[in-house]
Amino acid sequence: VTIPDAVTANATQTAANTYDYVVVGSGPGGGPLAARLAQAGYSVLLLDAGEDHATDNVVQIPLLQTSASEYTPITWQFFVSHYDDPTVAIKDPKFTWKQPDGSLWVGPNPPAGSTPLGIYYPRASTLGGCSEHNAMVALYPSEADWEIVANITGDSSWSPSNMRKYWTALENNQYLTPGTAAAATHGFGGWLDVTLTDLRLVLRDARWLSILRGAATVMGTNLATSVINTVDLVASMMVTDVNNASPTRDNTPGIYQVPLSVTNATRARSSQRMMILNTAKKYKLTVQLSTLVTSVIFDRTYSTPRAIGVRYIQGSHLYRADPNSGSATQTSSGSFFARREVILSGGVYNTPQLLKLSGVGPAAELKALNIPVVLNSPGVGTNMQDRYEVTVTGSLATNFASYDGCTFLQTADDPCYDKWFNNSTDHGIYGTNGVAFGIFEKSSVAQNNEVDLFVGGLPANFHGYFPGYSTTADIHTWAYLVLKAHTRNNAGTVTLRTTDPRDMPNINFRSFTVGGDLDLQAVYEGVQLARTVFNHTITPDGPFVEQSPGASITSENDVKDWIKSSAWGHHASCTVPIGAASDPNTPLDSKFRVKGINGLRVVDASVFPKIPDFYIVGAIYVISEKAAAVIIQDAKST
Ligand SMILES: Cc1cc2nc3c(=O)[nH]c(=O)nc-3n(C[C@H](O)[C@H](O)[C@H](O)COP(=O)(O)OP(=O)(O)OC[C@H]3O[C@@H](n4cnc5c(N)ncnc54)[C@H](O)[C@@H]3O)c2cc1C
Repeated sequence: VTIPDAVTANATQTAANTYDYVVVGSGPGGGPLAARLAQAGYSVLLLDAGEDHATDNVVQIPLLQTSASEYTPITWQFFVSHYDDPTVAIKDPKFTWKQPDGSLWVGPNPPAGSTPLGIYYPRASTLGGCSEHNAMVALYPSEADWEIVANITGDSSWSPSNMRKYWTALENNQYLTPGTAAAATHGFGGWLDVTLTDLRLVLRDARWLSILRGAATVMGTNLATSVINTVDLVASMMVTDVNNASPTRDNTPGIYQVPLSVTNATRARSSQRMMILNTAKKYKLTVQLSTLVTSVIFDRTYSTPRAIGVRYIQGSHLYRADPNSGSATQTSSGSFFARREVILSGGVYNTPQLLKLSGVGPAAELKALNIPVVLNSPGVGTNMQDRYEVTVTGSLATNFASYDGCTFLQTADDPCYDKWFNNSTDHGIYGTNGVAFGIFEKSSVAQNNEVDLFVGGLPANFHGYFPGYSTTADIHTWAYLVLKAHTRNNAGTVTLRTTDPRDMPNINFRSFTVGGDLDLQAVYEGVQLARTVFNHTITPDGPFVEQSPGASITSENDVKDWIKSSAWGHHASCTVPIGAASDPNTPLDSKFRVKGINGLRVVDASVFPKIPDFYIVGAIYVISEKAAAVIIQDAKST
């Protein structure tokens, strides 16, 4: 058929380019969903702009997670704004400029002729999406996160008691014993391996152990004995399972071990990727990579437009956030069609961009760029949210023993790599992301009596994201990451810069615009907590010397100014939110359907009305499973 649509004229449908479902994006939102639809017997085409690099060492080795996020075969480099006012924005030491010769400059006083880019925000474009470069922290969201959606939409299938089953289905827990009470709501047969940091690493490193003891002292954790010489005693300072289903879990401060999406047997990164590949071997799942979807095709002969396919261009690294895009070549272009539905899972920036390029978004913005309006949906690209994060760092005179001998793959004979790869009972430091424990705490401005601060420690010199940040790691510095969860700001937007689908959109968080003073207060309290913990840490080398914020930043005002100018986030979300059926400002209904369009859903970090939990990917995995269940149920009833 020829599609009567001005936007997408001349698209021709054939049996060969038609599937039951077309899913755009193989990240945590789209990947599990595509596999589940295929497992249910439908033919599914899963498209992703990236290539597959998951077997590359830098992607597989958990400790190299920061390098993974700057690994050019898979990275998309976005530059975002935190503030509208450029004089405020450039106070951030991470603010990045493009120099006249094309190279990047990070920080103040750029050379004359430099143009401002903004704050670096890495994404992964690859089979698996950001699952393949993220820090692998795998948390189950708080109950209130689901209640919010249930209350807004009136859809009780979002109730916490119903949502947990999706986690049980996807999890392959590797730190609890099946059949025990503690394991009751966990899954042991799912596709996501979830384990903990090997506590032998903490036990063997006097500095790391002293840090945990400092945290335990401040948090009042029971210290069984003054001599900690077994893994069990190390474990006794922490709650083992932060993903437990206790009704008081979301209100209970403490020190918790941090679950990681890592496979215990190999201590390698785990994600939905293996399920996608295994499903493609057995079911009607076609995975096509290096394919950038440029618009959705609509059949507008119905009174309600119907999404029936997508247009694409093919070639590696075509999107201009890709550092290799300058030499990228488009090899072909075309269209794919969906008998049933098109599902967009391109992530928080790309899904609203794709909707707008397809004519679904705020009418005024589309008209200004001469994009024919298929549906005026003013909420597309609004409501963007993120965390606020800063680190309090301190250095010692000597290195953490955990890193002894490690060359971080910079030499052919890296002993830490050798141990990770060859030692099946003790994979060493490369088998963790470095985050063995985290403090969960309630700030004075926490809502609903829920914990809202995470103060997680790792042996690294980490100050947030800027080009080259992953190469600045040193091995005698400890970073306490202070992360504010349940943030209030929803003033962020994703707007089109051009109509070229290869271009990045404008991304502006407008940090601290809504509820800013309250969130700032919470982050301030997190910084003070991290400092208190450092002050109670007695290492073999004496006290840590604070590097950041630094000895000169002490008054509440100064600390708050420092937070405002340097805080970052890495869980951007909520740009195509779910809302009540009657709410014109929320593009999606509770079944992930684009309101006002048939055959089109969104399933990724964009869909949340409010940013969930402390770390977001667990929530995205859960909604991917939920969406699959909802779509299969709908398909069976039609
Ligand atoms: C450095 C970093 C570390 C992180 N660490 C953690 C962590 O430890 N724990 C946690 O919970 N969260 C973490 N996150 C966040 C988390 O990984 C992401 O929020 C999550 O992966 C988002 O999932 P998604 O499905 O929405 O999109 P993505 O993971 O971004 O996947 C989208 C996919 O869609 C593809 N795509 C986009 N547009 C198109 C198009 N037009 N055509 C074809 N394909 C397209 C992309 O190539 C990509 O593969 C981290 C994020 C970053 C940046």
